[in-house]
Amino acid sequence: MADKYILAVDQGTTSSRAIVFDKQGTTKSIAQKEFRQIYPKAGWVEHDGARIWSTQSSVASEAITEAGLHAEDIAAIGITNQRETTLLWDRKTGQPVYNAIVWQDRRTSDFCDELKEREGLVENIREKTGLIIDAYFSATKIKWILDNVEGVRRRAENGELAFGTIDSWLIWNFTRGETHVTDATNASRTMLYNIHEGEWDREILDLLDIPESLLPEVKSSSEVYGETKILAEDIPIAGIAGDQQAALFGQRCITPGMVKNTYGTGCFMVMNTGEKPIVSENNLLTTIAWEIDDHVEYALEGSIFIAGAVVQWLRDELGIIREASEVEGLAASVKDNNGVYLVPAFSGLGAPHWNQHARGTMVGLTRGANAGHIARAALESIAYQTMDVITAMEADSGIEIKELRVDGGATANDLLMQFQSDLLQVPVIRPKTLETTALGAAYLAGLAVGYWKDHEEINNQWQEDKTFTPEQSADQVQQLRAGWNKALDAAIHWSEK
Ligand SMILES: Nc1ncnc2c1ncn2[C@@H]1O[C@H](COP(=O)(O)OP(=O)(O)O)[C@@H](O)[C@H]1O
Ligand SMILES: O=P(O)(O)OC[C@H](O)CO
Repeated sequence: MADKYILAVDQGTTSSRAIVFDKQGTTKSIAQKEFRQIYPKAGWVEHDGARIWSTQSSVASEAITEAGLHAEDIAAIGITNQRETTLLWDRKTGQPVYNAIVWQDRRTSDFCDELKEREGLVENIREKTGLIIDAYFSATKIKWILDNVEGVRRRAENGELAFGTIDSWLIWNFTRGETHVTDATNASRTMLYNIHEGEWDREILDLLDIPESLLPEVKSSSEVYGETKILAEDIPIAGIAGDQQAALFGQRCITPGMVKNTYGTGCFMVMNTGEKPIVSENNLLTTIAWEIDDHVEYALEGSIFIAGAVVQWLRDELGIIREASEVEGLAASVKDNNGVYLVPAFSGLGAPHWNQHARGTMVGLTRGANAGHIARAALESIAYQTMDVITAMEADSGIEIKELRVDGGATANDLLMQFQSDLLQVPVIRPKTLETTALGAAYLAGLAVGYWKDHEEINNQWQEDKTFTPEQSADQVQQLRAGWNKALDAAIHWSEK
């Protein structure tokens, strides 16, 4: 099998990507296609399910061709995906009954607020699923489709329809409708899955009036689920994980206490907590890191909604940079933030605050504040939000974080990485391979088919590119933190009546 390769399929929020890896975990080729974001109303975000599949299957072929390979050279496929995004389709025709409702979509927020009012429900849901009741997760999105799209509830009750997160949808299509599965990591993001029992939760399904017949079978994250009927006959599909869990695996954070933070549109920080699901007292999520060989490992997660997106805002709305990469130069044109703080609570605040009403705030402006200070404040806001999540993680886990492994588009920014290390007072380590999400999915698939022997073989493949170590003192950081906390208060209190 040494001359074969692993194909990772990485279905993200804004694009479908496919990457071919060799035995050393080196990237042989990458293909990527963006697709349309659909915003039918304020706060609603949808994707066209057919388009997700067509872009994903075409980049899969492209990546293989670009690597100079044939489909027969692929030993296995690993799938990783944007999580929570919800699709229902007809089991006979394979046609979606409605667009996919994307994880960012807030249409069920009011309903979630009503659920939160019910006696004991917040605790009950947290206890079983590890999650906070929120529109972010799949459960209320499924219910919305059942309740609002004509005829769908009847068809669902007749067993004609299937629900899936995007991993399920891709496998369904790769196997031409033969396989309806998901893995434990994706199931753990639906708010319907009991993460301790390892099964769909009857009581929550009843509460939300969701027929069980819709649901996929939940499998481990590393096993052969089926074989392709597309691309080529019979390539085993052998790994599935939600993208943040795949990144944790790709970053080799496989022992308790190891943490990775992915700096993309948002930031997703995940800490491996081993066999122990830690129930958060600080508004973090308890989630499944992976299930391998019937062995479940858990993680704590803090999701930050706006991270790299604040840089897009500087570019698209303020027009003070033309490209995201220019933000570093602009921020470096000033020596510090000059007292300016920006809290990018554009769509409320995620972890650890979970305040859907907070709004973006810029404070500390003086006559001398310029575009450089705003750029710096924007970058620093990413690091401050990360710091808040880490503080919550340390409190919940009782583990002091010793280093942070990072990946994602915004880690290209050295100034941001340095400031992050200053704030946390620990080393921030950027690996050579930044494609850690896809690599994690490739590892899960490769391990299942014996392409890689064991963890040890792949652990050795992780290599550091650069380590950022603290340059500011703890005292200096303390002052900065105090400023951030005041700015945060302003963002939270701004929307209060
Ligand atoms: N040099 C940079 N400095 C800061 N942010 C950046 C830089 N380059 C890209 N970004 C941000 O990173 C994000 C893209 O990263 P990526 O990992 O591709 O995100 P996603 O997977 O969420 O689409 C964008 O929000 C962009 O603004
Ligand atoms: O596709 P991404 O990288 O924006 O990730 C989305 C997350 O999985 C949402 O929970």
